[in-house]
Amino acid sequence: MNGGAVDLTAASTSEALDDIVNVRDFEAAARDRLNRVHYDYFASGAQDEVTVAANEAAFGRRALIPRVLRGPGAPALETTLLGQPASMPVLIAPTAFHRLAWPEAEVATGRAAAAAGVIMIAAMLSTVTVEDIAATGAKLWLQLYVQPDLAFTESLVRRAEAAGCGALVVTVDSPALGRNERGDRNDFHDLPPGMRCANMGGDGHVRDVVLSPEISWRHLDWLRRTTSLPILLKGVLHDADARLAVEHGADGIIVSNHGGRQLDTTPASLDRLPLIADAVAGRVPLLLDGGVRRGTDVAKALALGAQAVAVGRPVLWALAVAGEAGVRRLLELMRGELANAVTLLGAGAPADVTRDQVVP
Ligand SMILES: Cc1cc2nc3c(=O)[nH]c(=O)nc-3n(C[C@H](O)[C@H](O)[C@H](O)COP(=O)(O)O)c2cc1C
Ligand SMILES: CCCCCCC(=O)C(=O)O
Repeated sequence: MNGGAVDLTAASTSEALDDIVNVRDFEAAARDRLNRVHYDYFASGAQDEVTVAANEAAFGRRALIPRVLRGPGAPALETTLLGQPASMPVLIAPTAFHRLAWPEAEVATGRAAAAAGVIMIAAMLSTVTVEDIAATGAKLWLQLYVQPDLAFTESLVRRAEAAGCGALVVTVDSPALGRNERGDRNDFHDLPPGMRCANMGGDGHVRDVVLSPEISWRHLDWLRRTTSLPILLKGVLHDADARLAVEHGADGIIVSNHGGRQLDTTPASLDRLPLIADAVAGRVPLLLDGGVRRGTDVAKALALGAQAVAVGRPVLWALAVAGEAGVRRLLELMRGELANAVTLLGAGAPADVTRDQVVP
């Protein structure tokens, strides 16, 4: 196992933010500030990282066509997802181990989400308990890897309910862990001393988490009977699975390939979105993650059938650069970019951008 503390001595956090105007700047600054092993954990994907590259490239391969002279006025970015209001259709994707990026970890992320009015999907493998993240006042959903020990899984569900989480996000693309070769080279397979998977009980070792190939639709049926919280399935790429998700009572679907960290050479999430949107036909909300770096990316995803997107690595870069202030700045940059894109597209709201405005 490798690891060390985040280097906070290079510059004050406000100085660190001075030169940052987009997500790329955050990534470059985070790369400078993070321990290299931890940077690799955040940045890496499975094997040849073909899917990591594909996710961003898919946005680059699509062009936007503006409509003109519609006079829609200033764009309204607010949205409602599963009955819950959010200030924009951009969520924080669940990512594990925020303490590797910043000492206040998921509490800093939660405070930034609360300030920005965006929904944060906390990872089951957070380094702060779901109760402590909820105490930040963030609009919170909890991501779950269903553990074969259903009594344990149910206890987490009850904790999420008691903490006021608005939904459960069940990750379904992980019947095993993807083969991460940067992690193998760095011998990074558990958290450094002093950090733990805070929701997991015991010592909170990563090795005690089970990613089970036996998890099936029966487990979703069980979860559906166990809680009245909305349930989203995260990691759906096949249109047949999207239909099954709806039949089994899922309240939402996140089209995702886990940021290219599970099965390498899957298509970009964006490339699967139109097919899945057609299969679901508006019966449940669709979200998308993977490679969203710009306001124009958000606009493309919404035009192709998503109600909202989630961002993973950009939040980790911003957290590593300046903690809560960094994530606040990131969310404000994305909000500004989205507002600008929607206006230039001739729309009054992100949802008003239409499919014909996105072309190869
Ligand atoms: C460092 C890291 C840790 C992640 N941890 C989780 C996790 O614990 N649970 C999960 O469902 N997805 C996890 N993901 C996947 C994200 O939720 C999301 O699908 C992905 O990051 C989106 O792609 P992007 O990073 O290009 O925005 C993780 C991603 C990264 C980069
Ligand atoms: C054995 C569980 C490790 C999961 C790590 C968290 C995750 O999903 C990731 O992409 O990293």
